[in-house]
This record gives sequence, structure tokens and C-alpha cells, in this order.
Amino acid sequence: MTKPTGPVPPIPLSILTGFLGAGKTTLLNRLLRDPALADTVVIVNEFGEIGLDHLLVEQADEGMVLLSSGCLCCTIRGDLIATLEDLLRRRDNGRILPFRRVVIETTGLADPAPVLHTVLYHPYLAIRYVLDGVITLVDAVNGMATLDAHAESVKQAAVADRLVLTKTDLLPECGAAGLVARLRRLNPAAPILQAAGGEATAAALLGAGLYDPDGKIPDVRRWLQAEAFAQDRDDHAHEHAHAHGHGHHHHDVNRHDDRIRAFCLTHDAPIQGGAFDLFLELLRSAHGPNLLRVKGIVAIAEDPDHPVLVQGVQHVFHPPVRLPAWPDDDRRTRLVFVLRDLDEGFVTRLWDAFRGRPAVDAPDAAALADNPLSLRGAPRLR
Ligand SMILES: Nc1nc2c(ncn2[C@@H]2O[C@H](COP(=O)(O)OP(=O)(O)OP(=O)(O)O)[C@@H](O)[C@H]2O)c(=O)[nH]1
Repeated sequence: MTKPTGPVPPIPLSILTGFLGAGKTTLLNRLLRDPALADTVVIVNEFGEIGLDHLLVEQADEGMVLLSSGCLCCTIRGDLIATLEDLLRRRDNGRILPFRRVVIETTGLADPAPVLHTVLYHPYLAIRYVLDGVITLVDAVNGMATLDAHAESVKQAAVADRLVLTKTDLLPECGAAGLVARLRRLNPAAPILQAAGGEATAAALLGAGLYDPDGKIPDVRRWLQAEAFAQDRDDHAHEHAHAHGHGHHHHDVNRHDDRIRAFCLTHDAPIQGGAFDLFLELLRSAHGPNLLRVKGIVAIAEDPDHPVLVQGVQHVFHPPVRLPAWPDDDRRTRLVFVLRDLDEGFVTRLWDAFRGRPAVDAPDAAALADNPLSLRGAPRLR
């Protein structure tokens, strides 16, 4: 009897990022001892650089070492695509253990978006790997200064699915409150976990995406955190009123942070599939680099019982996932955005236009006719 063949389940992939010295290697060393990460491949830039040495036990295969925890570690020698393809080849022909998860540690200055682009837009890798999430580490001691000085670190925080605050043990109690508030504004949805408090466990960091190996309907509410965006807006409004009421600015918003906007769009009625595609495509093609994070659950008019989940990091969008049913009673479309240099009003106006809602300042037929440059408005020759 031949074995039944079907699609091979995709391999979850996590990206571990954070500014130079944020504590990525320290966290990895701890995580790799957790049985939840058994059968994991860690891809790093240089073994030497990351100091996993005490965990290394033997050479497993060319360019790869077996860690005492049973995980494999390999360096990115050529490019990431070649490394990921090579891993699959060795796994499929039985030269290495059938790993079940990949963690990519990026260099401190890296932008996670190109890594996602590499995996999600590659015709074969996109089938074999699925993004689990972006984990961003922020150093509690230097975090404020790093966010002030490096736009890249602001972006790393804004795109994260999980934020890990390291080195809080070096600060007095509540010493990181300002940084936590700042991270909340940059990224209302991502849970903030304190490494020194033992919160950055494998269970808390992994499984951040939508893929469930058991095929269960994902916990969309937890994934989307739309309420956190509404809360963020209330907090902003409160701070604003407070600042004005006292004749001073409540907090001095940094120039990099000030470019970031996080908000949630909700809509009761289903939208036409084609209109939604166009809305996303227009945003993506015209403003891709500024869409730091977009996630959403969307009610499609042609098939309102099967909501569609969408998500993207910058111009990199995952293929949309159609759910077999709504995860709970809330059947509204909810889209959350973390944008850079893009106004919330622009997105809401575009959304209103695609869902067919007339806007006060949008050109109507009369306005078009009055336009001296339009042919319809041109004086007729007698
Ligand atoms: N006190 C304290 N020190 C920490 C913590 N996390 C990391 N460190 C220390 O911070 C330093 C840098 O940590 P690494 O783990 O090497 O940081 P990294 O992000 O991998 O560094 P790069 O690869 O150079 O970008 C090391 O000396 C760690 O021991 C923490 O939670 N508390």
C-alpha cells in the first residue's frame, strides 16, 4: 500500500531581531534549552559573533552544528534563500533531522522586511515555510536612546508580533515605564514581555502567527488585538487634552516615533471582494514601504460567512487566508495599521471610496463639471 500523500505541512519560521547588543543571543541561548524548541533550526550570521559556542556539540553536516538541545544551527553563508532551500533539501533527503521550526536571528541593524520578502515571495519557500512572527528585543537601559537615534530600531519595534524588554534587572522598579509607554504607542498590539522577569518563554514567543498545525481556527482576536488600537487612540486623546489643558506638551514625541501612526478601521457591512483587493493593492503599490504592519479580518460581500485574514509587513503581503467560519460573534471587518509617514485620514478616505461611501470633500459630478481643466467642464464652442 502506498502512503497517502498530501501537501507537506509548512514549517513555522520566526524572526528574532533587535538592536545591537539588545540581548538576542542571550535569549536564544535560554530558549534553545526549552523542549518546545526541540527540532528547531537556528539561522545566524556568524557562529563566532553570537556566542552559542557552549551549546555546540558536534558538526552535524556541512556548515551546520548540532546543539546539545538537539537543535541545529547554521550560518547564513551565501544568501538566505540558498540557506533555506539547502535546509529543505537536506531535510527531505534525510541528511539532517526533520526540523519542525526555523528561527532566523537578524543582525542588529537589520530591517526584518527584506527577510520576510525573501521567504514569502519565493515560489517554493512560500509553500514550505510559514511566518510565525517577528520577535523584537529592546534593551531597557539603552532603548530610549536607540529609538531616538536609529529609525531602524523604531521600525523593528513597530513591525513586531512580540516585544521583549531586556535588562530591566539593571533599572530600578518602574524604570522602564517610559519606554514601555513609548513601545505601546509604536505598536499597540504586540505583548511586551520582560526577559528578566522570565516572561519571554517559548510559549509566549512562539505561535504568534495564524498557522496552527492542528488546523484549528486561529485565535483571531488575540492575533489582531484590535481593542489595543482603540485603547491607544483613547490614550492619545486623553494625553492631548491633558497637554492642552495644562498649556504644555505632556510628552515630547520623538521625531522618528512621530512618523508612526497606529489605528484600527472597523466596518459593519461586508465589502465587495474586488473593491477590497483594489484597496489593498493601491495601498501596497503606492505606499508599500510605509505600511509597517497591516493585519485584518475582512467580511467579503460575495461570501460573508467565510472571512478573509490578511496581513503584511511593508509591501510584503501574505497570501490571504479564508477561514471556514467566523471565530466568534463579532462579524465586523477590522483592519489594524501601523503606518509610517502616512496619514490615517488618507487610508480612511481611500477605504470609504472603495466601500462606496460618499465623502464630504470628494469630487462629485458637479465639482468635476466645474473643473476648468476637465473636458466636461470646458466651455462649449458655439
Ligand atoms: N543584566 C542583563 N544583561 C543582559 C540581559 N540580556 C542580555 N544581557 C547582556 O547584554 C550583552 C549583550 O547581549 P547579547 O545577547 O550578546 O546581545 P545581542 O543582541 O545578541 O548582540 P549583537 O549580536 O552584538 O547584536 C551581554 O553582555 C549579555 O550578557 C538581561 O536581561 N539582563
